[in-house]
Amino acid sequence: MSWFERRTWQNPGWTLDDIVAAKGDRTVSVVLPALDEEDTVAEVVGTVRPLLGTVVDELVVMDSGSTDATAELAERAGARVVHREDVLPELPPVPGKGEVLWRSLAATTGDVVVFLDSDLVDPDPAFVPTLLGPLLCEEGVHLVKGFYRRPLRLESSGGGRVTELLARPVLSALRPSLSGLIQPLGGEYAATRDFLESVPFAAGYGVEIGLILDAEARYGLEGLAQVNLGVRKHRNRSLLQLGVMARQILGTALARCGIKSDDPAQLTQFAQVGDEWLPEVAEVSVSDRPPMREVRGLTES
Ligand SMILES: O=c1ccn([C@@H]2O[C@H](COP(=O)(O)OP(=O)(O)O)[C@@H](O)[C@H]2O)c(=O)[nH]1
Ligand SMILES: O=C(O)[C@@H](COP(=O)(O)O)O[C@H]1O[C@H](CO)[C@@H](O)[C@H](O)[C@H]1O
Repeated sequence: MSWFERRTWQNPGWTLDDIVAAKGDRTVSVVLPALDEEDTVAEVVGTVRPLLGTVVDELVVMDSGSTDATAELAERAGARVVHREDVLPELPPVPGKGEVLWRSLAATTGDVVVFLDSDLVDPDPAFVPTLLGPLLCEEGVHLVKGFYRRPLRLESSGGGRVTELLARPVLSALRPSLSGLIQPLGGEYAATRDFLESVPFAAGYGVEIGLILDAEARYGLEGLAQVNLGVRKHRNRSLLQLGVMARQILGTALARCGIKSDDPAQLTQFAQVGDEWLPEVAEVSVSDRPPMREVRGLTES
């Protein structure tokens, strides 16, 4: 039987009672990274809040420098809001999704951590218990990725553009053993704290590909699992924004595979101004934050 057959749940059936029973005395933190997500964060929080006290022990929205009403709406919906500058204050924050996921490790205590994006549209309350299933009910699992149909704007599929155009080809070239992951970049995943605190976090959008590469390097493929979450709709960014994201993902993938590349990277994109096409050069950081275990050791000494 292949890894795909052993570690893929196409029709997960864990009930909340199953999860609570399997959880035992282990604790679960749910973390939502949020940058200017006032339109959607409250609904995502609302799908997790009913699980507090049973499946979930803490629900945190990590504010990533929002300038809108994200923090206020998240708190009103029932989450504890942590501003990135308020955790590890001795380390000035850098921009990026991975930065706040990394800092969340210092702001939470759960033995298991579940990450959900805050820009989800119509999120399913089953996301969290389903992601926890393999971690709590199976042996040797340290990272569980969600997979789903991914609508793109008004189309019923077509989402996951960086996944299909960059992540899958890069994994095929550099780490084909991970080719069985259906959504390697998905923002809905769960992992053990032991794993998360032992590896670096790419501070930008490379965080997801960095974590799957590090999980396989540390535990082998058996340490990873994936669960069907049905459908995942979210705010879809522009192609140019995804170009910058893709460059961060590529930089992290190359680094984890021992291939050096510029940091920061220079990415030239083009915009039409009148009848001309002019270059716009962006400086793209591909840096990592060190394993939290090392940082804790430093800050607590
Ligand atoms: O600097 C950042 C960039 C993104 N995010 C959050 O990370 C999640 C995924 O980001 P985004 O939606 O930009 O990525 P996409 O899903 O479009 O690939 C969302 O909850 C964002 O609010 C964040 O907290 N800080
Ligand atoms: O999967 C993808 O290709 C990108 C873009 O998705 P869409 O084309 O906007 O549906 O979205 C993911 O990538 C990011 C980088 O890993 C993650 O941080 C996001 O959570 C995830 O949505």
